Amino acid sequence: MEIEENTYRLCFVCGMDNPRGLRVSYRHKDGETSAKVIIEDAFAGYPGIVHGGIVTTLLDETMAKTIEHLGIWAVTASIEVSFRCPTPVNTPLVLLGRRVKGETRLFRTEATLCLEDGTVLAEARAVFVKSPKPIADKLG
Ligand SMILES: CCCCCCCCCC(=O)SCCNC(=O)CCNC(=O)[C@H](O)C(C)(C)COP(=O)(O)OP(=O)(O)OC[C@H]1O[C@@H](n2cnc3c(N)ncnc32)[C@H](O)[C@@H]1OP(=O)(O)O
Repeated sequence: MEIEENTYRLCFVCGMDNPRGLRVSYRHKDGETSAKVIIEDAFAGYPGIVHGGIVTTLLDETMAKTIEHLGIWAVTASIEVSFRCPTPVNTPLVLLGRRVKGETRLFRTEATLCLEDGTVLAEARAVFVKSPKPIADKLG
């Protein structure tokens, strides 16, 4: 079954009301989180290549969404990113996230950014820590 996600409408990545944001729409299916995205050249670092900070942001968000979909509000405590290939601007990309391991407070996740043909552009691993305060209360 495919389920639509929760969102914070001003989130830089997923907020549909953020005029400066990336407006990524996520889906959750069979324990995985996914999204399709095209990053325009306003987010390049080197010519034609998406800035690594933006790639990291996309991977971070994808993992956060994976955790959030479980009803757990958590923040990124640590993140490690491997940039395998330059990420092209103005090109369809695929984000995939999954929870690797979760205990009561710490959650380990992984995410990948690929081309539509499956070529891996970047991979991330992160540790999320459950928020002591209910983040959801602050969402508009
Ligand atoms: C619907 C809308 C969805 C929108 C999604 C948006 C997603 C955005 C995702 C993000 O980018 S969140 C923003 C970036 N992250 C932060 O701002 C987090 C800032 N850091 C903190 O708030 C605190 O440092 C943190 C909550 C992560 C930990 O503070 P604590 O005071 O709870 O730490 P504590 O020392 O008690 O450690 C608790 C556990 O976490 C572990 N831990 C803490 N920092 C860690 C770290 N950096 N790496 C790995 N583990 C860590 C620590 O070892 C320990 O494990 P154990 O319980 O097993 O002992």
